[in-house]
Amino acid sequence: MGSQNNDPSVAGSSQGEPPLFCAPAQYAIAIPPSLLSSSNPCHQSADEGTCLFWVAGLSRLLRHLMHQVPPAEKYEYQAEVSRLMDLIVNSLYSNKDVFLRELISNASDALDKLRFLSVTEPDLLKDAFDLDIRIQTDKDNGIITITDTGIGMTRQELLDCLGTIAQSGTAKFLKAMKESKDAGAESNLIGQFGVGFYSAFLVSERVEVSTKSPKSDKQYVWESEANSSSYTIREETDPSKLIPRGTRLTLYLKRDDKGFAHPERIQKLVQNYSLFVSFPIYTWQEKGYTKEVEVDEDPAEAKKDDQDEKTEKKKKTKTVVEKYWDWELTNETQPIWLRNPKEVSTEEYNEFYKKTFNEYLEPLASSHFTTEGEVEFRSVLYVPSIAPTGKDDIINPKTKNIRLYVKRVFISDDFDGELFPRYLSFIKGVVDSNDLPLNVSREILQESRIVRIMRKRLVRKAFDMILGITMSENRDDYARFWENFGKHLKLGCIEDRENHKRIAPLLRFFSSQSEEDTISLDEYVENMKPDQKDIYYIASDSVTSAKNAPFLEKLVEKDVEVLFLVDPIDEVAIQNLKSYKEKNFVDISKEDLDLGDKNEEKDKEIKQEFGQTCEWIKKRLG
Ligand SMILES: Nc1ncnc2c1ncn2[C@@H]1O[C@H](COP(=O)(O)OP(=O)(O)OP(=O)(O)O)[C@@H](O)[C@H]1O
Repeated sequence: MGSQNNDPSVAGSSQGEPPLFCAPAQYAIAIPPSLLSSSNPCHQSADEGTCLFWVAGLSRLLRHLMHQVPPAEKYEYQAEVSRLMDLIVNSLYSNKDVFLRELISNASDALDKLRFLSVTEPDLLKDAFDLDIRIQTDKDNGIITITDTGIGMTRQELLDCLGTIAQSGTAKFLKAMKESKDAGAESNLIGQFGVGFYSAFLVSERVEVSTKSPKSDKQYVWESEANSSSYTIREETDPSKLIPRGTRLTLYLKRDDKGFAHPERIQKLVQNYSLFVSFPIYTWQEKGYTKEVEVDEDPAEAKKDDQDEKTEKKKKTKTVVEKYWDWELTNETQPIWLRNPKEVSTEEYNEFYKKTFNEYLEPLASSHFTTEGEVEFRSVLYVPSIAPTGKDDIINPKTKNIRLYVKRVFISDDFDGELFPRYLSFIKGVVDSNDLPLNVSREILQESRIVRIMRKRLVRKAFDMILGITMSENRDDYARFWENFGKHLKLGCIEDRENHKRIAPLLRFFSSQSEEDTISLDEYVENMKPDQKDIYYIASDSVTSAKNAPFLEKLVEKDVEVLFLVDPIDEVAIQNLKSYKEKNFVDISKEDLDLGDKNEEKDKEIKQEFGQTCEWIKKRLG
């Protein structure tokens, strides 16, 4: 920042005092040296405060006169941004609350980015050590300010981020809105994508973003109005508004939305939508404490008291409440995975899931565990209740479903491929390790023995969690799981030989004796005939065509159950499993199928031969 003083405590104007060095250094020369010299009469005689106020005012005037305040530059929004803003404002008006969640989430991302970069560049923290989010409200004027000490934005980043739509959640939202024909789908879409920064215009007529990146010497202000096709960017030159690092958003609320600027309302919204944000969120709240004050007594009353009691006179007091304003911590700063599982309710796990992964449906199951010993880590895993839409998801391991933390520092959500096999990529969760280095990279993860152990344990826990769903009181839960993620498990049969024993009991198939509901392999084995050695199956493209397969008749006659493999991946999966509980899988369409009939015929032949031999002996013996 050169010689410019950025410390707001020095600027001091928030208390209504004129700042001591209110002009940035480049303007200081505009003040005649005589005014600042010790011979200046102000310094010698006048009250110092008045003098400084005068100097500050003069410097501002001079700046103005000399046209040194950098002008605001005007830019047009990219066409998609204007469209998106229209869409947001017009379709989400009944769900305006989300604006705060979105802006807090951006602030939290900015803090995450800074914390991550500071691992290798600790100097980034030097301007402000506290990583937090502060929300202040001015209910009389309908203004909300949200300040974070995150990574901030340079001038170029302001242009790139708040005027164009990059490949962000916002872009995905726009696409989904376009595709959505369902009139009520918008509120669900918000849950899925988040609508980001532009949701500020749901409640604001004007938005100001003042931001300072550690990469830049200067602080910049982005400003725009609702329904405008343009925005401006200028340099922040008001010393009272300088921040050491990060971003301050000022929302000038629309007339009908000024109610959002009530401190209690903001507090409720934070607790409702952003309780589990991993940085402290402070809100500016009115507080009170009680104190005893002396009261002036009524003289008549005092005289009476004097007569009644000859004892020593005590002064009367009353209790009053003294009001003051202060920051109040409003969210839960202890990450859920560090808490004792016995003390976390299912509702809290579900809330954490919805907030962290932008989901609107509750998960089907969750698992919270800590592993100790050789490798230490904590994790909360979830099975979502629906599969992501999109055809490629089954083969796409890059789902950003696993958030990796090292010693509570968020590292990345890009490493799910390293922590889970791709067929389990639908599992969501957080993993926090104490044993990995903070600057962990993909290469380190791929070669790390610790990660290999973590991966094994995570997979095991994921299977335990899925097994838990099969035991759920609600039978529909597993049916729902199977419908959404059955394919993934079948892929596991092909790709993960080591876990066949865990996958196989979770598989489900239709059969010749269960055409409506799927059965498990355990149910099949229980239903096997006493002399049946193998598990029979037939592959077909539907239950109907499997039922009519020519080979089936013989087995149906004998009341032997046959699995119907009706999904193209089924047969390959079964062939990879080879057997279940020491019973081989046998395809009934194969020519050499031995149903045990061959033995029966042989038995008959032997009996016949034996009978004939007996006859012959009888005859010979007479
Ligand atoms: N408080 C902030 N500090 C630093 N950068 C920010 C802040 N708020 C927004 N940004 C920048 O502006 C970009 C656009 O924000 P926006 O909320 O529209 O999309 P997003 O955060 O990328 O996606 P989404 O909010 O849907 O996850 C962000 O990616 C980020 O680079």
